[in-house]
Amino acid sequence: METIVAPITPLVTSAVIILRVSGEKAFDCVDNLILPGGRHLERGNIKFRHVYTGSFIDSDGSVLDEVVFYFFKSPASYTGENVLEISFHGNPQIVRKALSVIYEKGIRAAEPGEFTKRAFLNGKLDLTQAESVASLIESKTDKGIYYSFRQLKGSLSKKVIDIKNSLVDISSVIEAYVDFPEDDLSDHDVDFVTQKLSDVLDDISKLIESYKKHRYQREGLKIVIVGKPNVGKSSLLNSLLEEERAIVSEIPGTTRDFIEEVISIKGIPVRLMDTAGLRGDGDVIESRGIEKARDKIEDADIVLVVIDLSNEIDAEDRKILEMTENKNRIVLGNKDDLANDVSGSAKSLIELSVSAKYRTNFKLLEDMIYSRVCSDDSELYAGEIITTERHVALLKNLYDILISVKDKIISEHLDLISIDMGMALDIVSEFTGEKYTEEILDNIFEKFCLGK
Ligand SMILES: Nc1nc2c(c(=O)[nH]1)N(C=O)[C@@H](CNc1ccc(C(=O)N[C@@H](CCC(=O)O)C(=O)O)cc1)CN2
Ligand SMILES: Nc1nc2c(ncn2[C@@H]2O[C@H](COP(=O)(O)OP(=O)(O)OP(=O)(O)O)[C@@H](O)[C@H]2O)c(=O)[nH]1
Ligand SMILES: [Mg+2]
Repeated sequence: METIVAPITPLVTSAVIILRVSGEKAFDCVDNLILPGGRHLERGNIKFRHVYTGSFIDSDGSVLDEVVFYFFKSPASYTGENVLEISFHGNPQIVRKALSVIYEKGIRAAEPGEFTKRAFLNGKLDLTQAESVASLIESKTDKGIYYSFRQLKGSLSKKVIDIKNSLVDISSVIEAYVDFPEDDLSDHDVDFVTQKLSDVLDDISKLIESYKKHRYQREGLKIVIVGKPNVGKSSLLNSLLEEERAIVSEIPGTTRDFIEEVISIKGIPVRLMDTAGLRGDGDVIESRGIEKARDKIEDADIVLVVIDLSNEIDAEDRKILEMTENKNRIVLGNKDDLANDVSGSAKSLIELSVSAKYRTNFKLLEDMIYSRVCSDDSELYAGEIITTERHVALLKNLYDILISVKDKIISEHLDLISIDMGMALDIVSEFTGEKYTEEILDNIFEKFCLGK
């Protein structure tokens, strides 16, 4: 395999920029690395995992930079190959020159994800572990980081291997009969296979479910604020944002369009959207606004329905409550500081009273939002979670095949079951990367950043 090089830090003005060289020719770079006092480091004398300081020499023999560098010897490195990392002063121009010196040695620029791809190809990481490296970097929440890190340590691979072992157990029972087509499955074997299948199907559906449940950790939450004009939607956005972002006024109809800002609620990134006040009077322009708002409501993870406590709940409020009935919503009574005694039936609809103006009960509001998406978290926390589209697709595929196996057990189509089980085992191998195609690898690693 060719030797590759890339910055493993951003190539921008910064404190330091680090280059990583991986492959057989990595140590050829010692020619350009001079130790303090002008001593040359001999290839044969390299101390691995030892931090050196010295100078990086340009092609014309002049000193390009003072650097820190260290070597890893194959296979004890990130990629499993010989690796050299050189840490430069953080001037991109210096590092670009250094790169061109390194290219002259027949070392080429790495593609995005190529180091981790090599770690996979060299058996340092399986495919789920390699994929977790990308999710670890991209995770936006503490829990996201926790799960990605667990996956990097092989937790998901272990789970998949458990599933594989169950499938192998099922297969061996089936295969024993396939050679004797005149025999029927014994009751005992039918029970065994059916039970095992149910257990595996249960595990798989939990994994698929975990992908949906934890979507907010990967992508953040979408929250949309709706309500009649003038109830304090924009004030609520501003107060949650702790910034005067949206224009607030006592004139109903102040907000004319959608305003979106990102906030953090207990470590979860939230895309919070303010909308124009919804009016139910059938006006053409307003009803177009309602159509648009309906889309936003449909798209949201949580809808905050704002009701003005300084006024009685009216037909317009009720219409908005109706529109959001089937959504994961929180009905907020705003302007608690001006609250009249709201009549009984209306009061029962309101889940939390706040004052956007004085930020009262905001802590409770954040808790309520959080618990709407994290309610059954404790149960999942112990299990594995799925974080990539690829894994969900494989699991759904696996699920469908195993369901059809279950049906075929009843009708005893053993030869067909045997084919299905072969397919099921192939899917499992794709998971960990025991079986892979260039296309699968390209799909995974092209999404990585350069240097990873
Ligand atoms: N400078 C630097 N920092 C980094 C990385 C890196 O490659 N370079 N990493 C990369 O993204 C992460 C650390 N991951 C690493 C994983 C394995 C090995 C490694 O050398 N593994 C060998 C030896 C294990 C041992 O004996 O300690 C191995 O697995 O055989 C190095 C880094 C985060 N920080
Ligand atoms: N006393 C009090 N006034 C509030 C509170 N929240 C908002 N207001 C006032 O209510 C008026 C309307 O607030 P906005 O935030 O502009 O209301 P809105 O729902 O965005 O209105 P539109 O954009 O017109 O739909 C402003 O005068 C705010 O100062 C509150 O909690 N208490
Ligand atoms: Mg507004």
